[in-house]
Amino acid sequence: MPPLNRVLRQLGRYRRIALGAIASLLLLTAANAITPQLFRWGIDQGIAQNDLRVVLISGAWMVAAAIARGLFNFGQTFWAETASQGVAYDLRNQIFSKIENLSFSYHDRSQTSQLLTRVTSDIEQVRSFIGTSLIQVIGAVVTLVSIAIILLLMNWQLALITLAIVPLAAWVLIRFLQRNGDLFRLVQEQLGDLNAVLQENLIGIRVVKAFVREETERSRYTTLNEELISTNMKTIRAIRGTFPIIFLLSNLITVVVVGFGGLQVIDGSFSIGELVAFNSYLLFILQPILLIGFAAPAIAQAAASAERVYEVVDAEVEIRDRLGAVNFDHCGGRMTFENVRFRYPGSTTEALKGVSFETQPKELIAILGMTGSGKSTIINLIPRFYDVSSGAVRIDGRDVREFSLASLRSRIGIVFQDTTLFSGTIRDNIAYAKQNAALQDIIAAAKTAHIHDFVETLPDGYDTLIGERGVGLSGGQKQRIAIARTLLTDYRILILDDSTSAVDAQTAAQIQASLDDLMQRKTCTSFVIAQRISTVKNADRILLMDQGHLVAQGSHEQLLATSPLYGAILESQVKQTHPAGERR
Ligand SMILES: Nc1ncnc2c1ncn2[C@@H]1O[C@H](COP(=O)(O)OP(=O)(O)OP(=O)(O)O)[C@@H](O)[C@H]1O
Repeated sequence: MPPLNRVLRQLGRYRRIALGAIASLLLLTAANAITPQLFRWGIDQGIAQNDLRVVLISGAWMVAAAIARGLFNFGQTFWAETASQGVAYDLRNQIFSKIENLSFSYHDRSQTSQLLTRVTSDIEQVRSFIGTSLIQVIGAVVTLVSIAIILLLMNWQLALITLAIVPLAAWVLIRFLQRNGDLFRLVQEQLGDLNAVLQENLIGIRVVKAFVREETERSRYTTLNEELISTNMKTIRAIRGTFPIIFLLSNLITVVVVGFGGLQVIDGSFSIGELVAFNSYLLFILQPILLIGFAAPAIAQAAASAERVYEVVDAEVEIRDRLGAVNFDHCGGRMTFENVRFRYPGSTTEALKGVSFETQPKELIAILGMTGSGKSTIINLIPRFYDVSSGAVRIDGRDVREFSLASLRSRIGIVFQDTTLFSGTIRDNIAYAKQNAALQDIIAAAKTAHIHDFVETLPDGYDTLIGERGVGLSGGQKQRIAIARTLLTDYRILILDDSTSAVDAQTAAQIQASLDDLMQRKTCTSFVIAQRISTVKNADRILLMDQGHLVAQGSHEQLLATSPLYGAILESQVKQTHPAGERR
């Protein structure tokens, strides 16, 4: 379905408001159409007949018509704007909830700034189409048709000459739209690219300054800005190049009406009042054509924008609940990877090349391997951030794809490599997944994550506000808040992806000790991407990854004895600290 038709269907929810706008519009058109007739009556029956009473009455009616026009104009624009706000509100919500549901693979492929532009600028284009252009065009068409009928009834010969302008102007406009549709789409895309640089710079301003790249970044932005302005200028040239043609046509028509109509008045077949009225109607023929002309580029722009908005709304959610998905409410702790192969969308090589292993209940599994060997990928497949390309991931014999996503993910506690905190208080952040958590539970989680003592030193304690990305906290403090946030959930499987990398060795060991205790009590299986020797030694089993293959598995001692690669990785990658808090 063409995107603008779809926008019109969405308008269906605001049917009554839209009908109010259309009713006002029809009344406005009637008030407009009646005014020249009042002129004609005032001139022919009043002025020409020296009848002051008719002049005064026609004058009074003209005032009434003017007031009515003001009122109906207000109703038309007010209701059209109200409906347009409603549609924009719905679209924003639709696109936002879609963005929340889209799989990781979609977000891997799409640029954040393009998504932002779609939610903001593109939706605004669609809104202004409904609020302004659409009602203008409907009004213009209704006016054109009704005035054309009146003109034909008044003087068909003169009317036919006048109306010849309509197909000519329509042809000019259609040609304009056909030529420039792509240009409007390009403007929105370039705006997205420009926003991408802005966004990267806002997020990475520290890196820019540290590497003294301000000048380079400025010129990168300026180049894109220049490209945008040059495309914008092309659209302006296209618009401005079209209107003079329509103006010229309209002026020629006025000359013809005055000339031909004047002759008929001299003949006596047309009265002066009728010529004045006819001439006044000309304005109502030319004005709609110009309005359609003005609205045409905005409509082309809105069509391009609506297409971009619906592209996101219609994007396929690759990872979703299967029909008859079951709840994941019990975990026995037997996690099986069955000849798992996985390739990231768009990537040419497999990140996992036939990985098979099975965990025992309550096992703590450490995953070790060189950078890029596939450690995080293994972990991504358990909560179904991605689905396997072939093979299967099973929990207690059941394929993870059979569980409902919400139940699966809410039973898996993950602490990610990169810490993202949200704006709000420390308490809000720890209770992110469990908003009604009691303060004592929040404090208990914070104590396990070894952040409680620090929070206590802050003047506002747990009510301390932190910036959108936790600015004001150190990397290690952020990481510990993220650990507390995960610990507060109802997880049964715990996954720690390099989660204490920014914490000093001693605190990391203390956190690890508390976590070990929790893992014993609360989880059925735990996975840790190993960065420290203490983690590796604590693990019940170590999975050794190399270039997407699981090359060895066993305990620290077993692997030391059998795998030269294991020794080499320990040597080169793992932090060889033995702090006091280490348990085993
Ligand atoms: N979103 C993605 N899209 C495409 N390829 C990816 C993506 N994420 C990872 N890869 C690729 O998959 C391979 C495995 O990556 P993975 O993140 O699992 O490695 P890792 O062992 O966790 O590395 P590190 O220790 O550096 O975190 C790498 O070659 C990487 O380039």
